[in-house]
Amino acid sequence: MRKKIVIATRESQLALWQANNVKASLEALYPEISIELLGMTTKGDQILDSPLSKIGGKGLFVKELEKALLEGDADIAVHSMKDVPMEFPEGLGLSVICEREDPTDAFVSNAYHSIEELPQGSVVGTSSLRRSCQLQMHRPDLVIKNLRGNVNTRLRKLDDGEYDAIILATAGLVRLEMEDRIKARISDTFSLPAGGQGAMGIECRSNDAELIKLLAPLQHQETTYCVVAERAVNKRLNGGCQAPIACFALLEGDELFIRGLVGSTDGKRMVRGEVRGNKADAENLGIQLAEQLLTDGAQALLDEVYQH
Ligand SMILES: NCc1[nH]cc(CCC(=O)O)c1CC(=O)O
Repeated sequence: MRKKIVIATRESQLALWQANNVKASLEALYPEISIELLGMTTKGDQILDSPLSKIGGKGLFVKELEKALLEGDADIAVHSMKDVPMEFPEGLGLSVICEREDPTDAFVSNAYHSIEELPQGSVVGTSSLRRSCQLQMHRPDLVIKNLRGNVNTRLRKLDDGEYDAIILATAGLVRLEMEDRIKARISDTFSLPAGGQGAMGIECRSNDAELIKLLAPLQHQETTYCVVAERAVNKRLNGGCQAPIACFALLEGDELFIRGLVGSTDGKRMVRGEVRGNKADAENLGIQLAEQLLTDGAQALLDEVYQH
């Protein structure tokens, strides 16, 4: 029987919250096992002056953590599912997906209560192509300004007056007990979330059967159906951070309802789609939605993005 589980984690406040959340769950389940954190810095944490879409390369926030797993310095890595690439390195895999927090995007501002209230030409901070595309589709007058850094850095930049408002994931603010900064949770019909947003996942070595068994109780089945479908959409679209892509699944009884969109970076064009089907077909439904989007014009939009 193992005595210790080491969790590799980034050192942002949100990553530490998530790692500590998993640590607490494991400690409650297995009081005889000692759970330790191994903090590390990733490329995504270091390069803060350019938007993720320009840095390129998938898995900016996870590669260093995966190295620690492969070299045996750590046993598990806790990730925001939104940041986890579709493919895992040989020998590693996702063992569980945990219960999802509110998946919406949050409107954060010191002066305004909603996007609708923003005066013409207001400056909104986000580096997410998905968020800016949908924002500009509804409000072409808004000026989008890049905003990177961890949650606290982003909030400080807002408070410093660089932006009239910023958009962040609701989940991050809720987890860090900064819900009071949220002026409005943006409806999914206005801003469709990113695949995996609000859900945490745990990665470990695929051959560590004992550990995989220990982690199983942390799995949240409803969230897993949804996130599996969303990841299938992303995988089939083969989109990295360079294209505005959103997809979001809801479980209604046994029926999975998945919506997706691919846009142009300026928000002037957008292809939307949705599919419904049995949750047991989650992955296939995701693929089906992606293919529908591609046929309806997403392929052309993605080709444009990746030519530049
Ligand atoms: N891209 C960074 C990132 N990855 C996960 C979250 C938020 C928490 C989550 O979605 O689980 C964030 C910050 C944000 O989008 O505001």
